[in-house]
This record gives sequence, C-alpha cells and structure tokens, in this order.
Amino acid sequence: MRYTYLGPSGTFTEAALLTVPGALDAARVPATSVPDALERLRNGEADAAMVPIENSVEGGVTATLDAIAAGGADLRIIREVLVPITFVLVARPGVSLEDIRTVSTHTHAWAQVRAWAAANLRGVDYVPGSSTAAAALGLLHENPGYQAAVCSPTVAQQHPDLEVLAHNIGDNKNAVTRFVLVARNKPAPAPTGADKTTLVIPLPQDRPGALLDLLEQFSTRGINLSRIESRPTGEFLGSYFFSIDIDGHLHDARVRDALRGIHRVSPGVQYLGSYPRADQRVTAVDTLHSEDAFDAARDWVEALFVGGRPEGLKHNI
Ligand SMILES: O=C(O)C(=O)C[C@]1(C(=O)O)C=C[C@@H](O)C=C1
Repeated sequence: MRYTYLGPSGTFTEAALLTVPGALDAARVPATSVPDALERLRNGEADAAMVPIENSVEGGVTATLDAIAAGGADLRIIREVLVPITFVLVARPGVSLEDIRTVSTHTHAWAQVRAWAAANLRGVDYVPGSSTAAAALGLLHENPGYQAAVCSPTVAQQHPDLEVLAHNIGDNKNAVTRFVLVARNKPAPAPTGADKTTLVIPLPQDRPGALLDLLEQFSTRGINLSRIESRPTGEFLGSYFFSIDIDGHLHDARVRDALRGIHRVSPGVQYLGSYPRADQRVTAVDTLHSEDAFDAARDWVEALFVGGRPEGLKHNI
C-alpha cells in the first residue's frame, strides 16, 4: 500500500496514519493540503489517503467534507481513527513569550488555542499555516514571516532547533480529532456490529419538508445519526448538501432499506463507505429493526403473490 496524508511529517494526520497496521513500513507521501491528498489518491499516486474530518471542539473540517463530496463516486472511507490532541507553542531558541508578535499554525489548531492565546499572547497576529507541522518547520527557514508556531509535542521532540515555550496550551484538554482513511474502488470492510456509514446527500430544492423527508428515512428504520452537517454546494446561493454519519453498515438490512428511501428522496445521494467505529461501540438494534424483522417482512410480501410473481414485476425489496 502507498499512503498519502496531510503533511509534512509531524502532523496529527501522520500520527493517525501511523496507527494503521503496516503503515509504518509502507510508502508514505506527504500532501500539502487535503485536496492535494485526495488528488494524489484519484490520480493513482497513492492507494489510500488519511485526512482529518472532525474535531471535538471545532466541528467538521470543511476542507475535507467539501473535497470528499466533490471527490467522485468511487471514493470510499475504509477506516476511522481518533487522535487525542495536545498542543505546544514553539519558537527558535532565544525567543521568549514576550517577544512574540506573530504565530502560525493550521486554522483548526488556532481555533483550539484561541483562549490561551488571548490570555498569553496579547495582540498577536495569526498567520494561517497549511498544517501544524508545516508552521513549526517553517521556523527553521530564514524569515518565515512569523516568530512562533502551535504544533504537536512530537514535532518539537523531533527538532532540537525548536524550543517549547508553553506546553499543553489547548483550551479544551480533552480535544480529539477524527481522521478517515479514504481509498478508491474498495469494497466495504466486513461488518463488526460497531460500524458507521458516511453519506453525502444533496438537499432537494424548493420542496417544503425535504429535510424532514430525508431524516424520516433513518428514524423509521431505527438508525441513529452520529454527525450531520450542511455545506453549500457552491453552485448557487441556497444550494446545500448534508454530510451525514449513521450508525450501521451497508450489510445491515435497515441501512440498505434506508438508502433506498434516501435515493427516492434525493437521487444524487453519494455513499462514501461503511467502516468499523474507532471506539468499537456496538450499535444497539431493537427487534423492530433487526435483520430477522426485515427478512420476515420481505418474505411475507413475496408470499402474497399466489403462484409466484407476475411476469415483468420488478424485484424491488
Ligand atoms: O495540522 C495538523 O497537524 C493536522 O493534522 C490537521 C488538524 C486539523 O485539520 O484539524 C488535525 C488535528 C488538529 O485538530 C489540528 C489540525
């Protein structure tokens, strides 16, 4: 396997990738952005891409949600990884906290240290970085355009030319970022009973109750949503899609049944894959929505056709 990820080496995304069995010894190509990582996947330079998708403090990583939604029908999420997030502030040796006027890091990281920075780096200017590690490594170049960076403790350990000025500066000490491993043309990993399925669903235009129609497809099949976010499609003002995670696997009868319902309401729905939950929390399914209940319902309807199905009647159960 050849992997790509939001780099350079030292990002939280690389830490997520290194939890994948075999990734440590595999080819790993750092990408400069999430769209760059997905492009390397699409053009065949890599077999799988690790990208951040959701943070417990800042919410969805919009760059990833948009890039995956636009990524084409054959992209599939095959694994999710949760990484606890801890930040440090680094600078070149000799720079003190009082000297700092400009700081760089990834926008999601900056959002997670905002209160600390307001209290400890008053009046500081923020310079957006393509990742935490890119911001930290930039300090090793001549004139990076900023004096300090917010990054993971790992980057600081790997580079003795960086000095840690403050440890554990995240505003929320329990922050966790969720990453997904995306591949092309891959069948879903086998169901485990503790699975998620990710969907991208365009909201039908100008129809009262369209969102309710979509959500009902899940609720009537006893399916829990673990994430729902709306994003503009970019086509015109008011045109949105929903990025949704549900508890369950494509192999579950209730999920397949819900997908059929969703397709009727929104034919542009995209299936982005079913994969094991990182927290391994088993999905509770009541008897009403069990495999047996769906099988029994299908068999009962089939049996209503005395003498078999009439010719030409399509199988749609
Ligand atoms: O910049 C990095 O190190 C990343 O891996 C990106 C990223 C993100 O996109 O949220 C990942 C985890 C942290 O929440 C901050 C930044």
